[in-house]
Amino acid sequence: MNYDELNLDHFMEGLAKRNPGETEFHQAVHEVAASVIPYVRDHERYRKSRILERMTEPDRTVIFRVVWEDDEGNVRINRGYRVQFNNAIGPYKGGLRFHPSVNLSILKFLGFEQTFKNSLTTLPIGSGKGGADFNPKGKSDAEVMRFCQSYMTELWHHIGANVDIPAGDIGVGAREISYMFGQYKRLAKEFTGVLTGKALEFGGSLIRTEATGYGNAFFMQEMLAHRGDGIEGKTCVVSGSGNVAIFCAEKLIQLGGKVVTLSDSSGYIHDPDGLDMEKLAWMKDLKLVRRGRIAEYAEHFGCSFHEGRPWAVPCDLAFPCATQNELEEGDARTLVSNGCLAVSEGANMPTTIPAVDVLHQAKILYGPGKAANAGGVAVSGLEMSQNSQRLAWSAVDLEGRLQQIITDIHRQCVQHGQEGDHVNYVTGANVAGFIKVADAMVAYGVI
Ligand SMILES: NC(=O)C1=CN([C@@H]2O[C@H](COP(=O)(O)OP(=O)(O)OC[C@H]3O[C@@H](n4cnc5c(N)ncnc54)[C@H](OP(=O)(O)O)[C@@H]3O)[C@@H](O)[C@H]2O)C=CC1
Ligand SMILES: O=C(O)CCC(=O)C(=O)O
Repeated sequence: MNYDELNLDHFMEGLAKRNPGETEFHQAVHEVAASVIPYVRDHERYRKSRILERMTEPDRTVIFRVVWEDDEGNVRINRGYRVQFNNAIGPYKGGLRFHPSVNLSILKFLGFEQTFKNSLTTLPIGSGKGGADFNPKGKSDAEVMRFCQSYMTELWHHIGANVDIPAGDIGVGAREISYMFGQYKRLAKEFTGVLTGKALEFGGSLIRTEATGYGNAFFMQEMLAHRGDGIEGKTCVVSGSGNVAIFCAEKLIQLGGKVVTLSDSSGYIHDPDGLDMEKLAWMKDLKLVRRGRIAEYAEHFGCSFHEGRPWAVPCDLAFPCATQNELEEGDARTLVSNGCLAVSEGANMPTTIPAVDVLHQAKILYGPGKAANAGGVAVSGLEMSQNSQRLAWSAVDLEGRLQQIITDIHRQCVQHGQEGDHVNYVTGANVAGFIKVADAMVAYGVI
């Protein structure tokens, strides 16, 4: 290939050939390459050293067998992964996902996105992602514990406080992190900040649980403020009812928004009066403690439950906070025709490429996940700093730092994404995230 003729079609053809069938990974790379290639073409040092090609190849991928015993004594087998994507600007950092849909394509898309997200946080953290095709739903605590211990029995060889620091993602919350941290500590015979999202009793950080959702609400606030608007009085549609969705809803309510939906994989509740803190506390108990189904909220509070996704509910602001590709082209058209002003992604890649095109054409504010949900990993970075210092910072201090980081991310997006009177946050986030990692890779030479 002639490096001077780098173009999107050739680039994607090569990527698809090297990574056959990895559709989610192709999608994530396509979105980045479309906005970064024009920038790379203008900068010979990136073009000549083939930085974008190097960035789309993980440093390494570990795939392993995870064997455990269920409560009936049956031997169960799952597949575990860790994709160490890029450590140019810091140790590998990114969550673990336990979900039956987990495969290499999904983890590579997530690890790749993490490269740009972690760079945007302004903190020294590289990128990784991992997990397993294990389904925690319906499993007893003892089964989850045995699975986590078995998973960590292999993973611990590959991670370390200065090497690779995993955290939570779908299906991995405080319970799973605790089981994994306990097993790491036992195997490594050391107490270090090797995971983030830990409980406060053993090195966790205040605000980490809330950080992704709060950060997403703050990012929406930044986008609206840039247009002289705010969240107060706006009707908000939120999907998901896990860690990200619940704390996004909490911050939206605190900022004066009216949150009328939440969802899970069975459907969504529509509460036209809006959730208040009391209803949200009930929802937290249902979804995060009792691990129940969301329809129970509708029964309890006398509102409606519907199968499917919530995007047809009229709203001013939309927050996809469940999973990838949950907002498709038709949904985007519905949001536009209902007068939606802005979309801010708590989930990773929840909006398909055709849906993003619809939002851009309508000039709706659109905050991509790698910018809008970076608050979670940012506070994970702050958890690492506290662990290194052997100190614990206050909630007020941490929330202030989180807000400042989100403001900085928004500023970087505007700096690189301004197009006439509109900010293209996709271009802004991709180019700004790319530059820092690319400069580090160029500085290291050909490695
Ligand atoms: N946790 C974090 O700090 C961060 C998370 N993210 C991203 O945010 C998103 C949500 O993560 P998180 O809240 O932590 O995960 P949780 O496991 O806490 O919650 C996931 C939520 O999404 C729903 N969901 C999962 N898969 C599907 C599906 N295929 N279709 C419909 N609904 C689904 C779940 O429903 P059900 O209960 O029925 O399974 C649940 O309500 C993910 O995209 C994750 O990558 C991004 C940055 C950081
Ligand atoms: O906190 C972390 O390290 C990871 C968060 C994460 O997985 C993500 O940003 O998608």
